[in-house]
Parts: sequence; structure tokens; C-alpha cells
Amino acid sequence: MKMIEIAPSMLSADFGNLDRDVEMVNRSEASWMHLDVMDGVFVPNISYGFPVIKAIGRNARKPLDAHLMIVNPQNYVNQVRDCGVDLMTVHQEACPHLHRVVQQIKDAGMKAGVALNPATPTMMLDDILPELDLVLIMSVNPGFGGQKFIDLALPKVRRMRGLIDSLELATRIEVDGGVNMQTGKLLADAGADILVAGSFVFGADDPEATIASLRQL
Ligand SMILES: O=C(CO)[C@H](O)[C@H](O)COP(=O)(O)O
Repeated sequence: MKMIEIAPSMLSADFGNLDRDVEMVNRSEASWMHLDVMDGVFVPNISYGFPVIKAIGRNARKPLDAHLMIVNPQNYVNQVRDCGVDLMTVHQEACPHLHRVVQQIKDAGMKAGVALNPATPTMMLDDILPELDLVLIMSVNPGFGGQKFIDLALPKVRRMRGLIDSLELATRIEVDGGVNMQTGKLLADAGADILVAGSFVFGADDPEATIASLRQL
């Protein structure tokens, strides 16, 4: 049976103890380190940028999965790659020339992902899906950790799973926002491959054990 992969969102880490939290993720059963970059333009919040990604990457022993919630991500592809990122995800809503950006990411040697906001239908990716390593379905409106899960993500995951399977693609489905044991189980049953979890992991008494429990879903 396929096990779900977990990508702890470092947005909820303690930035005063970043090395400690990176080491916790290293020890854990997580498959990825998820990095949320916010620019205050595409989303109404600013998180962190390249110096912090580099600092995380220096000690990370898990692949880096960077979620760019920014306008004009095409201008930063090489900088993202130079930070050691393995998988770069951009928003469909931020990219009028999405195909070009995806090619830039792949040409830079990274895996390419595209994220969809809750109100963006899956059909926006119908044509480009065979080019993608990952689809990131947002289950909150991007910009903040700790928000409530939006239920409409579930039929979107089911629809995307059906499409990917019917085309026999290897594209992975990642879901981000409001993930806990209950919503995580629903998402795993709906066909998600990777769950991003921020506040549920880093707010737990035992974050490492919480990652292990999510992985069992
Ligand atoms: O992309 C994000 C916000 O835009 C975060 O990754 C996401 O919200 C995870 O945080 P939480 O698990 O606390 O909901």
C-alpha cells in the first residue's frame, strides 16, 4: 500500500531556533522540507526569502520543496536553484506564461510544480499536466499558516487524481493548508500523495511523532 508523504512547512518553525527545527525534520519521517516564500503582493503577507532558504538548505538532509507565492517567479528561477531547492512550485494565477516558466524551472535542473488557489479549477492545468512533476492544491487561501481547511479541496483532489491516473502520469498531488489528522485522512483517501503541514506539526508537543502519525494515514 502506498504511504502518504509529509512535507512540514517551515513557515511554522521557530526562527529563533531554526537549526533545531531543521534537525527535527531531518530526524523525522518527513519526505520534504516545504518552504513558503511570500512577497506581500501575490499574497497579503511577507514570509522570508533567499538568505533563510540558504540557511535551511545548509543543514537540511531532506529535499527542499519551495512554494513561491510571488508575482513574476520567472525572474528568480536561478536564484531559487542556487539555494539548493529541488522542487520549485509557482502559482498558476501568478503566471500568464505558465508553460515558459515551467520550462525555465526544468532547464535550471529542478522539478516543476504548479499551485492552484482554492477558487481556481483543476481544468486550468489540463493541457500542461504532462509537463508537471507536481500539482499543489491549496486547501486554504495562501498567505498565512494556521487557517481552517477549505472543504472544496477534496473534490479537487479527487478530480486531479482521476485525471492523472487516466493519463497514466507520474505527476504528484500535494495539498497545503489546514492539514491535521482528520483533514489529512480525508485527503489521503481522496488521492493526495504529499501533505504539507505547518502549525499542526510545529504546534504539537512532539512534532516528530506527529509527522510519523500523519505518515500512517
Ligand atoms: O502555504 C502556506 C500558507 O500560504 C502554508 O504552507 C500552509 O498554510 C501550511 O500551514 P498550516 O499547516 O498551518 O495551515
